[in-house]
Amino acid sequence: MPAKLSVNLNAVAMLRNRRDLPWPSVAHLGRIALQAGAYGLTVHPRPDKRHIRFTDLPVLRALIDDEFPQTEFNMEGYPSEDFLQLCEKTQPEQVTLVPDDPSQATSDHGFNFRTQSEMLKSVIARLKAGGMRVSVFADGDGDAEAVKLAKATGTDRIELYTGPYGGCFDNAGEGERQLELLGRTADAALAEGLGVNAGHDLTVENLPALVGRIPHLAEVSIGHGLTADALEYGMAETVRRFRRACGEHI
Ligand SMILES: CC(=O)[C@@H](O)[C@H](O)COP(=O)(O)O
Ligand SMILES: NCC(=O)COP(=O)(O)O
Repeated sequence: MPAKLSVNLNAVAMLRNRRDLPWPSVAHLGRIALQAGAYGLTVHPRPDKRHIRFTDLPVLRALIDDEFPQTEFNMEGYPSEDFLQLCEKTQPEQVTLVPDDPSQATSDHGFNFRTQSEMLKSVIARLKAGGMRVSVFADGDGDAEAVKLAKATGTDRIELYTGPYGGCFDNAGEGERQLELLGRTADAALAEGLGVNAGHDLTVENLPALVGRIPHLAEVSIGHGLTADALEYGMAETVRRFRRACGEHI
């Protein structure tokens, strides 16, 4: 079963924010991605609004509702009160919780399920009561006990943090080691009845091995590498390339 592709628009928004101008249009690039068959759109509205602005959220929500109702909106963020209220206002199909400190340059680790589970339980219950599916960012380090603790939070899915794997683009041996750790984490999640998503530094080059090792991978959210390729191939062709890398025969 191919993994579903959710296109992260953070990097498009970062480019838009360089000038006080409305192009590149985040919504229009999202439209092109969905027209090319992406399963959904992902955004990470960080507190400093370095890329996605809160004003982008209703525009993207309306794009999906009005033009692509069969696709999904995925919002990522730290479960602060402000973020939770943004989710409740925007009503994405999925919320992906990440443990990011506002000062972080990017997301670079999963939750500590041994110390953060109580906070997660209440937040997840609130989001699920609001009708949203919840995924929580998890290290792909093979820690099956952590996966059991993640299950106990009530989350629907985990999202495997694939940064260490993606960073091995020039070290095949370490890449294989990271892939196996990701695979063990995903196997543990499957055994617990958790859905498995993945994201961070994924590319056309490293996706096929990940999808091959984790056949039950439900969804990948990809932004940085996909946007880099879109500068070369265009967004529509890039989405098709990534869909093929996810295992789709198109
Ligand atoms: C959670 C994750 O790995 C990414 O989706 C994250 O949103 C990247 O954030 P930046 O685009 O701000 O680096
Ligand atoms: N959850 C990962 C994501 O949405 C995008 O990560 P990246 O491809 O920008 O590294």
